[in-house]
Amino acid sequence: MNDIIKNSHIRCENMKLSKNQIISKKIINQSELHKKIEENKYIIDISKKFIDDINNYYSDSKFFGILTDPNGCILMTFGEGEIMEVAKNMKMIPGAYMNEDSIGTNAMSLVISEKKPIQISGDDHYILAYRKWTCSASPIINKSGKMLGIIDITGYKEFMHPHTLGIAISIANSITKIIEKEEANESLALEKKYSETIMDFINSGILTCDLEGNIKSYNRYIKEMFGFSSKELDSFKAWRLFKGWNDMTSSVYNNENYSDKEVFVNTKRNKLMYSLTVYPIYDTLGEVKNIILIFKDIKKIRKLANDIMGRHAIYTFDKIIGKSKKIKDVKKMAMKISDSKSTVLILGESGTGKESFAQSIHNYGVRKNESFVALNCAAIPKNLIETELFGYEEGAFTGAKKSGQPGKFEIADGGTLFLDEIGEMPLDMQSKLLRVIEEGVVCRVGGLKEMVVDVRLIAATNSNLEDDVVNGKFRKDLYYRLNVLPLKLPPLREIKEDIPLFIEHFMKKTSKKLNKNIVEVDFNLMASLKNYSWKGNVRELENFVEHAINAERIPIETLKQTKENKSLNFLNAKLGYSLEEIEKEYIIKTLIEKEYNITSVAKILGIGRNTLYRKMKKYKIDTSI
Ligand SMILES: Nc1ncnc2c1ncn2[C@@H]1O[C@H](COP(=O)(O)OP(=O)(O)OP(=O)(O)O)[C@@H](O)[C@H]1O
Repeated sequence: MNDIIKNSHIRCENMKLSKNQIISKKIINQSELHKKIEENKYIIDISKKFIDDINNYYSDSKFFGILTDPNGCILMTFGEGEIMEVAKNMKMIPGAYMNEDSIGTNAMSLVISEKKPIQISGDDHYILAYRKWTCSASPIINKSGKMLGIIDITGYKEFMHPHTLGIAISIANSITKIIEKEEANESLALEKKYSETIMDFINSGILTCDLEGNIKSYNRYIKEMFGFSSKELDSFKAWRLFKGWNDMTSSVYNNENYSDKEVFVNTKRNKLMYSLTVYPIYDTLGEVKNIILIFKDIKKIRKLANDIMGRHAIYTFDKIIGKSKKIKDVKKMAMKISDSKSTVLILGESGTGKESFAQSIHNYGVRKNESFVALNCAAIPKNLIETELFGYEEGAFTGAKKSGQPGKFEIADGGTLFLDEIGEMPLDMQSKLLRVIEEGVVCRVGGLKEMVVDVRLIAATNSNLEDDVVNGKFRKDLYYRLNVLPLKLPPLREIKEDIPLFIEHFMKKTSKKLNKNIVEVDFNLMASLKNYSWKGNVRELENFVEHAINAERIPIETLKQTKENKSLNFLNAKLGYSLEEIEKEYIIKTLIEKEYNITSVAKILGIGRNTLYRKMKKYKIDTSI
């Protein structure tokens, strides 16, 4: 008898355990057993798989098997014939504890104390009833060293053989391996679930497939984007989903970067443009095994680009000043039509707030979270208007960008396009614009594909379009199309009562901006300001206030003096010049002096930027110098 067994016997004696005991001192009732079996279901199920493997060993009734929990509680017995009856009579049944305290020294109790495989026979057992047995038991231990249970093989001592312990060990090890494998599978499944969840929350369509186009997986966004059900997608090849599969795969084969390419995707309902980026996944031999396709919504990308680079719609109706009936009426009307799909035409002199109203309309309507794109038709050369509006396809003309370029209509898709100085649009462009308004599709210059766009158009002008129609400068049909919802902004001279309000507002705004004091305006001064003819309307008044704040006083006399000085200068000019020539020269002189800074030149000249652009255009002053 070795020391391990001897020590166990001593412990049993110290506990005053009777050697005549036959059954375990601790047998739990049915409901407790039920709970225990539930708790250990996992290991019981795995162990059952091995019972068949050792079938030959116990089928001759010389041996039976036991699975216990880590505390020695029998969870399951397995075996056949007479020996099982004997075991049952000795209450070696599920629910009975085989630990030292309950039944004295046995292989299972020693596995609990020694945490290693043990074989004992005959007299090694403490209680006399067990001395007819030979028991071989092995712990089931997981990767992190935790004991999950014990496998025991018990038989009559005459048949004791070292191999029996080997069998118990190999069953325990196999169970451990299966547990490890299942744990690994479980953590893989968990990781898969994690990545699927993350993928589903990403606002881009992600699809994986092989180079034959067999789809392996896709996220929720792909389904939404393409409008197909899982069943439909599962039956498709990836190449059916977008145009340009061959180009894409050849880039992948040639190890070329394929990112942010614009592709037409075939959704269930129509063709839409998306941005596609492809990442290859290599196998261990370095061959491309699968590819990940990431589709991004171009509208969103463009909106982001426009938000960063373009003009923002910052104005809202609450920032539109004016309590006069005219302003109130036009504001009310503008609010009313902000959700309408029809085109708005804003009419008004320079500086009356046409763009401020256009932005407010955008921000008041359902499109407020989409792009607001502005294009000043007077500010760009005629030959560029088309590409600015409709974009161009790769190779459309010499100097065209390789990837092509989207036009304002595409950029504004879902949002609002503000066409300022619409009266300056060339006639041929007017017909193209009319077509887009009527059909809702655009085609890039040099391209064949028509794209559906959903753009709310707001046009503005300070010229008299009706006259332009009569003079053949503006298409009648386009005029009627644009004039569905006209908004007429009053010039400042018609809303004189609002002048004190404007002055107060701009004083506050500018003093804050320049970190300077507000300049007080007394009653007489206010009367003069109200009666002054503000040719540049609100903009001129705003600039005037800025001037006052900088000068720390109202430069009312300057207004008059400047006029005189100006006339004096012009009077001193050499005779023989027409007024237009003088105007042209003066604009050029100011442009040169202000290094072509349009904003400051317009400010000096007391006109709006658009008016300046128009005059520059009229006098053919080239801004590219
Ligand atoms: N009702 C208003 N309330 C507050 N600010 C206004 C109002 N009207 C115009 N403004 C201000 O006047 C300036 C000119 O306005 P905006 O650019 O909208 O005019 P516009 O009619 O589009 O001018 P242009 O025809 O020269 O392009 C802006 O700084 C704007 O903030």
